[in-house]
Parts: sequence; structure tokens; C-alpha cells
Amino acid sequence: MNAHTRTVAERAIGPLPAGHPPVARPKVGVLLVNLGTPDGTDYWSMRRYLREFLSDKRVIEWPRAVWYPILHGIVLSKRPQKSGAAYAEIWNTERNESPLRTFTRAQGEKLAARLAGQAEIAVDWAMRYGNPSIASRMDALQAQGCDRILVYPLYPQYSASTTATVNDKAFEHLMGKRWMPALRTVPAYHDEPVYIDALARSIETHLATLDFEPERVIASYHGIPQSYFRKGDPYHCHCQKTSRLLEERLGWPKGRFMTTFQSRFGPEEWLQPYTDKTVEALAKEGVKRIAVLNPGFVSDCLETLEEIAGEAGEIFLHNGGEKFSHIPCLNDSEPGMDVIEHMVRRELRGWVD
Ligand SMILES: C=CC1=C(C)c2cc3[nH]c(cc4nc(cc5[nH]c(cc1n2)c(C)c5CCC(=O)O)C(CCC(=O)O)=C4C)c(C)c3C=C
Ligand SMILES: [Fe+2]
Ligand SMILES: [Fe+2]
Repeated sequence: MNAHTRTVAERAIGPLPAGHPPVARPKVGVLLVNLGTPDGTDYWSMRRYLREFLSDKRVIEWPRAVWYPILHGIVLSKRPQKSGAAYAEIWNTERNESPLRTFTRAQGEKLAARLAGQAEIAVDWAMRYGNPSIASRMDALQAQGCDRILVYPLYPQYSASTTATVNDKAFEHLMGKRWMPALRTVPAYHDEPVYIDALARSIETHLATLDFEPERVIASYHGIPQSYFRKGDPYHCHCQKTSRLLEERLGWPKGRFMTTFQSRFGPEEWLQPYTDKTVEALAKEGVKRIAVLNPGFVSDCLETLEEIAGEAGEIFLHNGGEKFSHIPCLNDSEPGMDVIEHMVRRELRGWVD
């Protein structure tokens, strides 16, 4: 019996009296959670997904009386077709699912394999919007006997619109339970050395495969409205710190590495500089070769594959640029899995030793 199985045995409930309802052997659950995904690219699948996503008060903070008529009027009648067409361009047709779901599943499976020596840990994965839902996978973990669950929002930089809403949903699901598991959540890890190192290695590896040397390398993060930043969301500072540490680790000459924000939605001002405008300006200034990475995305998805690898690349080339390359997200690569495993092992301390 090793130290890990002993921990479980010590926590086990011991022999039950006759007639007592069965009690599962206690386990610790790890739940990886990413943003979400539609079930298909058709109008109704897209509409269901966008409705759930864009009804979230953590995502759109406008008063409901203002936002709901817009959402249920123009947005949900027009956006499902437009977004469905964009998803169709990047859809994983083999599995009939979005890349985000494919990568999140792969991360869950690889994490489970890395923790396989510890029988008391169960790993699962879920989506904040769409399927598999957080509620269904938390129930599945409890059914396997997990009395402790570590929820891992897959966002290196904290934002209320991403990290907090994952945690909200997990706690909300437990509100109705008589026997509630203990819950821990993984904090932001925007400045963790293992994460910075994984990003640096992924950049160096990718650049070594190119037949050109980029004059600029742009770290493009998903944006948030300026108003959320002014109200105290630390997301902007987290992104800037990731970029600063990454630039220091790369040791490049000043000016080669840049930070921008992408994926604006709605009429408000968002964090700047904007990725699309920057890429266009660089091309117009005469910069010929660039590469773009997305350090804030744990997996490639619509926002990286369609908006950056696709659209931003086109903008650059149409305005005089000559070479463009998208550096893939960490996904389920070995360095990417090193980051996830490191965070999980660190946050499980005291539950699993
Ligand atoms: C006000 C709206 C939005 C905020 C705030 C926001 C923050 C935010 N989002 C991510 C990560 C992802 N967003 C993705 C898609 C997406 N995001 C918004 C809007 C806001 N995001 C929309 C409307 C969409 C849907 C796509 C579309 O219809 O254009 C995705 C991709 C999901 C996929 O399946 O590929 C990710 C990932 C972060 C990190 C963030 C704030 C920090
Ligand atoms: Fe988003
Ligand atoms: Fe987008």
C-alpha cells in the first residue's frame, strides 16, 4: 500500500451497519472546464449555444431590460447563421464536434493517463456552455464516489467573464445537494514559470519550422470591454504580465514582441490595441513577415483558428504583408500537458499527497 492509497483508506468510512444505504469509496475528482461549444453548426444548435452563452450576466453585464430585447431580437436571429458558417470552416468533421471540444477531451484523457498511478483521482472535462455540462460531469464524478472536486477553469488569465462564471456554475449546481462535495478551484496561472516556459518553447519550436523569420511576433489575447477593466477585472494586468514574462524569457530585441486584443463583440470600446487593426497597420507600415500566438487560449478554437489563422492572416496579406504564421495553442502537446498537470498536482496538495 503506497502513501496515496493509505490516504484513501484513512478517509474510508469503515464497515456499514446492516440496512445502511451504500456509500462509495471516497475519491478526488478533477474537472477541466473550458468555455463552450455548440453541438452542431446548424441554425438551431448555434442559437441554443449563443442563447445560453450570451444570457450569462458575467459575459454581458448590461441591464437585462436593455440587453434581452437586443439578444432575443437581432442577435439570436442573425448571429447563429454567421457564427455557424464560421464554425463550419474549422469543424472537426471526423468527430462531428468543434476543435475546442476535441482538444478539451484530449487534455482530460492525457491528464488521466498522467495521474493513472493514483487510483483515488478521477478526471473529467466539461463546458461552461453547451455539452457536456458542468452539472452532468460533477454528478458523474460524485457517482464515482468523489467527495472532493477540484474545478479547473482552463483560463491562464483571470476574468469574471470566464473564470468566475465557471466557478459560479459549479457552486450553483451544488446548491441543491444534500451531500455536497468539498470544492476547490484552480486560480489564474498567468505568471507560473511552467506556463511561461511552455509558451516560450512552443514559440521557439514553431518558429524553427518556418521558412522565414518574423519581424514581429504578436501575442493576441481575447479582449473584454474597457468598462469591465475599469470596474476592477484584473484580466488586462494578467495578460500584460504574461507578455512581459514571456518577452523576458525569449530575450528578443525590444519591439519584436507585441501584445494585442482580439474578438470584439458589440458597440463598446474593448481592450486595445486591437489585433486586426494592428496587423493591418503593420502591413501598411511595410512589415512583411509576422507570426501570431494566442497565449490566453488553452486550446485552439473558433477565435484562434478562424479569427487569427484565417481572418487576421488575410488582413495582413491583403494590406501588403508577405508571410503570416499562426503559432498553435498549447492544446494537448507535452508542454501544454506539463502545465495542466503541474497546476492540478499543486492544487490537490493536502487532498492527495
Ligand atoms: C461580451 C462578450 C464576450 C466576452 C466578455 C468574452 C470574453 C472572453 N471569451 C473568451 C474565450 C472565448 N470566447 C469564445 C467565443 C465567443 N466569445 C464571445 C463573446 C465574448 N467573450 C462570443 C459571442 C463568442 C462566440 C463565437 C461567435 O459567435 O463569434 C471562444 C471560442 C469557443 C469555441 O467553441 O471555439 C473562446 C475560447 C475569453 C478568454 C474571454 C475573456 C477573457
Ligand atoms: Fe469570448
Ligand atoms: Fe471571434
